[in-house]
Amino acid sequence: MNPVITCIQLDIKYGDPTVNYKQVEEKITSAIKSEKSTIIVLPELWTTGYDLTRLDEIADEDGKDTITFLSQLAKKYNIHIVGGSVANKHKNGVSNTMYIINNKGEFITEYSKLHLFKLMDEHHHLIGGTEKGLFELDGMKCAGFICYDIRFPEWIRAHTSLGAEVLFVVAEWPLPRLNHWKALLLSRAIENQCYVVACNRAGSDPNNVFAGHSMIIDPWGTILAEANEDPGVITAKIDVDKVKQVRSQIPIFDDRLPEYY
Ligand SMILES: NC(=O)CCC(=O)C(=O)O
Repeated sequence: MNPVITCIQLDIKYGDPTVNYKQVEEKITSAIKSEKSTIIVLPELWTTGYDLTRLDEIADEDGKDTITFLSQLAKKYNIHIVGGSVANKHKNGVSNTMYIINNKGEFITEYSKLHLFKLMDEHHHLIGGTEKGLFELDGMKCAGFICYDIRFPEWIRAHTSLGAEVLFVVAEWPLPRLNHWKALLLSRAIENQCYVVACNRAGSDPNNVFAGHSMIIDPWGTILAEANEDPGVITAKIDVDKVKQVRSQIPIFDDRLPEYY
């Protein structure tokens, strides 16, 4: 069955997990009815936004509340959830962590943002991850990335050279760099001949106006769905066989010459 993927482009309430849990539950419930989604994707730091100076108070202890919350929704609606990311407080500090939950409500894996974004002060408040973000959903080889990560093509290639076919990107990407967002996502899809599912946030916080423009792009670089700057959802049905087709039409993975790079 071809997955139907919905990105929820949320206007995150700054520093207020209670409000954000409530609005995510409402948005998922309504997307299930209107979009018939099988996979839901949320944006970056959706419980707190970039309220980094209050993380001690509002970060989620080992992601426990987030995992419980997403598991219940995943099971109730029989959906996989690529759970954006949340501020995850653990014994070594706070990470910007994505949780993947399957449609039985089971925790699959987590990925913590590798590249911290200094322009938004992440390096003062967060610690970077160390592990790759590979996982499988319904037999599809997937990988998770968080916002600034998309500026590092070598990090993305480290996943696609291990077989990733669908890249999930979750973000809080500001409006002044909207042209970078679109060009980088299209480039990552075309150069890796894979699906890119990118969920950004909408709205603003005390320091930034965000770009929206969540996008779902196929392995040929065709945009299947794109949001505008407002809160909302986008949905597309994907066919993972298209990855193999494009990779056999222009076989860049066979033609690479890493000994020269
Ligand atoms: N939240 C982020 O990582 C933002 C990255 C960003 O804005 C960029 O230009 O890169």
